[in-house]
Amino acid sequence: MSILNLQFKGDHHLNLNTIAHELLKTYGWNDHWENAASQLSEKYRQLTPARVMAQHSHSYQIMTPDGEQTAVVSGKYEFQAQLRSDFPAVGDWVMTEPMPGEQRSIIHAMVPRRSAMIRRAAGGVMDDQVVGANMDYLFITSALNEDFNVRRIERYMITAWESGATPVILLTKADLCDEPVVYKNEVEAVAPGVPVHFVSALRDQGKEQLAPYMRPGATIAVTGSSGVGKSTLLNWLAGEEKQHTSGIRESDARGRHTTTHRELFLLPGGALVLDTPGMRELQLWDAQDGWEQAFSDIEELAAQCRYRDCKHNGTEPGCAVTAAIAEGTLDARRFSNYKKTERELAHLARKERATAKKHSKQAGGKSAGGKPAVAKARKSSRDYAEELD
Ligand SMILES: Nc1nc2c(ncn2[C@@H]2O[C@H](COP(=O)(O)OP(=O)(O)OP(=O)(O)O)[C@@H](O)[C@H]2O)c(=O)[nH]1
Ligand SMILES: [Zn+2]
Repeated sequence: MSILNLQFKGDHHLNLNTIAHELLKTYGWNDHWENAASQLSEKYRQLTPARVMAQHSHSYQIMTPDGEQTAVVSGKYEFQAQLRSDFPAVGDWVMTEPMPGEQRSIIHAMVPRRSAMIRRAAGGVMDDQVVGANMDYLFITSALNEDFNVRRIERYMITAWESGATPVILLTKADLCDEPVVYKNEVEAVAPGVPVHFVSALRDQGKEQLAPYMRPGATIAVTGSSGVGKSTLLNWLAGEEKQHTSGIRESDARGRHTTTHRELFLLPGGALVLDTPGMRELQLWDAQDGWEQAFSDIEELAAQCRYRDCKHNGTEPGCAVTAAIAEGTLDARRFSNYKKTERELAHLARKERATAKKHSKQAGGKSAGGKPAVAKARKSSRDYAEELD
């Protein structure tokens, strides 16, 4: 074990102003995480915090106060994990124990996530996969060319709201478009309150608008369809050719150069980019996936509530949803995401009805069509809109 290790093991959680913590801070450690870690049970909060940099099939790459290490979860962790999503994912903060004399650590606990991008598995909640955790911002990219599709942006929005990360819409390849403002208006209509920015990596335009999100220690993820320019955008933001497929050269705590596979990158300006394959190919709200499908577990529970118009707010008698949360079979956070999505959809539905009304006045009552999944989700959200009106 190194001197550094001895020195920091045990007291780092008491003293934030150590060199060790500077390294963790670089990777996003802050008061929130300090506080969250301090609320873990006694045996876990004593341990060394670290951030998951990459996930392999049987191990993790983590950033510890002492530099980068390989890690595995403890036998107890593995035994207690019930869902695939209970295991650490890229971006997670974990509490670890260094193995004496080795560049390896054991992960004993996970600090509760602030946000998580989840890929719903066909097999149900057991197999749901976390493709990225603890992102502060999700950049939703769409190119300003013939691929532009506002419905797709809308589906990404639902995904973003569900994740807990703050969505930011980037309209890429702005150089290919003569009238970007038209598109911006269209996007703003389906994403109320969400910032929309034009960027052109090719012309080096729009970078300054992204500065507020790219602050040191902030974690961003980029999603969007294939070919919208995500890699180009990341290289542009990094200001250099980022070799993220082959790993990057970076000094570890001992000044050595290491080349490792990374899925969480530090940009020269201090922001972190979370770039995993799952994040890139996020297509949760395409065709066959609908809102009810994503939350089918909750829909099924709701169908068992005593009252058909049950709001599941914890006070109604015979509420199956409240009971499931109390029993622990339904995650309270998942339910709150459901409510959030429901509100967002209700908002979209109200907007759509207002637009439809306007259109029907103009064009004699023909409503605009949508892809099946969106139409389906809308149908249920319309009911909620009715309730809320
Ligand atoms: N005109 C124009 N073309 C761009 C711009 N940014 C990227 N492109 C081009 O768009 C194509 C796709 O860019 P990528 O960065 O590979 O797209 P991607 O989203 O990473 O694609 P995947 O790797 O499939 O997810 C390339 O030919 C880029 O040169 C831009 O700002 N303007
Ligand atoms: Zn209920």
